[in-house]
Amino acid sequence: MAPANSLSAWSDLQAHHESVGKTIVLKDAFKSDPKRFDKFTRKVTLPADISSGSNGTDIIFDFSKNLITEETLDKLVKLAEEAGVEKKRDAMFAGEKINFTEGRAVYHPALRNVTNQPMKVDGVDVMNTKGGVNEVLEHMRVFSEQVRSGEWKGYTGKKLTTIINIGIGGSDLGPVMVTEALKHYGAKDLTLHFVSNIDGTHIAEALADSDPETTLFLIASKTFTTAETTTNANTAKTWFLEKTGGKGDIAKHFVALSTNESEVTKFGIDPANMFGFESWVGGRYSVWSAIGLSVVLYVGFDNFHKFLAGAHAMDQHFQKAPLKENIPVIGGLLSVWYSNFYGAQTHLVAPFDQYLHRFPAYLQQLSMESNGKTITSDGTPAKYTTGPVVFGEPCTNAQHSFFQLVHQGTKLIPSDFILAAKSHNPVSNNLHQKMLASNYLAQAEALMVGKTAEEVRAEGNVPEELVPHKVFMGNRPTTSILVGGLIGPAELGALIVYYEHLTFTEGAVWDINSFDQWGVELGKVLAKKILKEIDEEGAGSGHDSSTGGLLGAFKAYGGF
Ligand SMILES: O=P(O)(O)OC[C@H]1O[C@H](O)[C@H](O)[C@@H](O)[C@@H]1O
Repeated sequence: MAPANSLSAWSDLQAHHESVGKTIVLKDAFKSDPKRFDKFTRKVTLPADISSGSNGTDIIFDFSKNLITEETLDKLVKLAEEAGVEKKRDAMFAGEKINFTEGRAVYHPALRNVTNQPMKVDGVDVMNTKGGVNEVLEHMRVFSEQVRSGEWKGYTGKKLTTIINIGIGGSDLGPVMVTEALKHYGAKDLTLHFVSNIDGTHIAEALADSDPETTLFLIASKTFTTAETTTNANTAKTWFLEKTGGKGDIAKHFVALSTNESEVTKFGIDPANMFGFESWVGGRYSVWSAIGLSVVLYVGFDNFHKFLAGAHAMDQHFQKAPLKENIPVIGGLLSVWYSNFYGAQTHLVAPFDQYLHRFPAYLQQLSMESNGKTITSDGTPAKYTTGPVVFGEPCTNAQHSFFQLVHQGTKLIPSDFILAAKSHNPVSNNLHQKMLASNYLAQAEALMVGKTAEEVRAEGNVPEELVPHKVFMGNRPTTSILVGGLIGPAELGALIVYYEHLTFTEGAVWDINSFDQWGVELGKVLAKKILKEIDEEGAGSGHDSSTGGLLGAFKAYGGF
């Protein structure tokens, strides 16, 4: 594919940005077009049998508070066409090796293919082959039901009531985020810990809270070679064997979620207690795979299945909807519009939902590990900016911390606000929910309409020298996502997949490989070398004076 800036739609958008984009005033656009909301709002509906609402759940994506006209959207769609977004999407769903730097298919949609469409990689039916998607799912169902019912017992015959998932990156962020998001559905008699950091505090605190007789360890690692995970897993194993005086049965207390059977076996886990998946599942897309076992244990298999089904519904929308109606495509194109034509460097995602408090952290890996790339498909550097810095926190908290900059700072920060119409906790007769919703609506409105100097003065009693400080420029774009009911497993699945395919669309336009992550390697290699040097005499070799100086100081102060 060609670099994005060589496409004719790109130059067309540049001209369009000069003539229209730069001058669009959103509040005026709403005044002059009463149908603007309808024109730029898109909806998916999750069917009743999977959704949390008895009549199905609508999820509304209101793109109308973005700096676009109908012409802009047409031109962005043209860009997607010229960049081959549909072709690339179809290649992904056909199991082609679109992860071209690793020679792999990108096939995580198969993991949530609950309608059993034929899906093949290298001619192999990945759904029904031995060890394939359906077989692993069935293993997850049986195992989770045994653990949840107490039929699966620890080495002294007790029910397992503590689950410690040891994993990092995609083997941690998805399970953490989803179990938090679906806490309402979680088994109340289960305690979950997620240990990811190599900082010994993380595993030590989890173990301090746990009883070896009732603890189940899930060692979650696609490669089973990640230093943090293998080190934490070994520490857990040593703790378990010490605490049980060597009587503890690893087979009853340790399972592996991985693609690497030989490393799993070397660690001492019986392959019968391994839940596998394939190399075509990228780490950041793996919560749908065996890596999601902690989710299944916590919320139960039926809920996990709904989670997959909600994701599948969004996959189908992405596959079938024409580009102009295609919700993740529009989201991705807007990101391109702001990044490449307005110079925006960031993207804020603020869920107005406490259960979604880890959603922005999850999206950081999804987006930034996928599209934090410079090199395009022909091996040359992109001459345009690529993946934005994604950040966020739940609201209303974020409003009381960094929203100052979003409202009055010098940077353009395209923002997504997410709200569910219904709360799982309608306490105080829904007072909290109404206040939450009023903030969700008010923030997007305030960012758009702003406040002029005249309006500040009209409030009265404002000293003239304070007027400029109280002005809000407004015209700051937001996308409002409204879940027309509760956020249950299916709704959550659909929301995640919206962002997955938004990220896909961005990468497809930018002509980069969204599916490798070479950028995490260099630091890993250097850390290995330095780890050795900590145990050797001196302050290492071949380092710059800063690294060498700090290494020496660390050894001296730390007594190493
Ligand atoms: O699941 P693992 O093989 O242990 O990998 C865990 C994580 O570490 C790596 O460094 C990658 O950057 C991530 O994409 C991956 O999710």
